[in-house]
Amino acid sequence: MIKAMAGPRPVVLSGPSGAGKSTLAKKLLEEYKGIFGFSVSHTTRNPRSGEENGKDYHYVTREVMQDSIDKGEFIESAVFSGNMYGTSKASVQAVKDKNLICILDIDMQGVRAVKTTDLNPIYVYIQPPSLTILEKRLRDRKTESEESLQKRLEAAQVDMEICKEPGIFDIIIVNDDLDNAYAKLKQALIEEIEKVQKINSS
Ligand SMILES: Nc1nc2c(ncn2[C@@H]2O[C@H](COP(=O)(O)OP(=O)(O)O)[C@@H](O)[C@H]2O)c(=O)[nH]1
Ligand SMILES: Nc1ncnc2c1ncn2[C@@H]1O[C@H](COP(=O)(O)OP(=O)(O)O)[C@@H](O)[C@H]1O
Repeated sequence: MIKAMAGPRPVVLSGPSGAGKSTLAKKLLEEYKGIFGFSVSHTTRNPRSGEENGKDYHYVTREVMQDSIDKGEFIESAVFSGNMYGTSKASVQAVKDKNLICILDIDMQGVRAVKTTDLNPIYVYIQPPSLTILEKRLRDRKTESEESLQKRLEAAQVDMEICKEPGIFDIIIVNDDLDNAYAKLKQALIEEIEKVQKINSS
């Protein structure tokens, strides 16, 4: 019996808001064009300046999002800091169709939900050096209101405890120096990267 060839394993990036997940994901997508693809989530939060609909997120209303969830169009969805977020089946499929390594930037609820699926990703936790540094980075990013910032810091404290549970994450990367953290991330994904590079060159 001929088995369909399994595509590359996806990569889940999780960790507190402000830990550096999007920064690291962007570096991978930039350095490895044609190797990685981003799973564009849906969200009900407002776009930040510089964010693009369909690229960073699909920005939708609660009604539209709930309707899609009810129709079974999502792999997982969660409420984070008062907004809905979710990974649609179509978003992951679009990346898989191109034989790219799918990057999912999702919160801890998403991680738990993905664990019940057959996605079989590599689970990476991005850890800030400390809560104090996380707060500074979030403030310097200038994207959050004080209320939103406080909610994110509260969620961060919970996350940073949960991530210690054995078996949830394959690797925990402390994002102190960015270049260092990025090197560790690449190292963790090298097998999958080389798999795709081989397929592409054959
Ligand atoms: N479960 C789940 N979480 C998501 C999804 N998309 C984004 N998130 C998470 O939602 C949280 C907030 O994301 P965002 O509003 O972009 O803020 P940021 O992480 O501070 O840039 C982060 O922890 C993301 O990882 C998704 O599709 N599903
Ligand atoms: N290693 C680092 N050192 C200093 N600042 C960083 C580092 N990594 C990320 N940042 C900055 O911290 C902020 C949060 O990073 P971001 O990638 O938006 O986090 P996340 O996607 O996890 O919420 C951004 O302004 C980013 O430029």
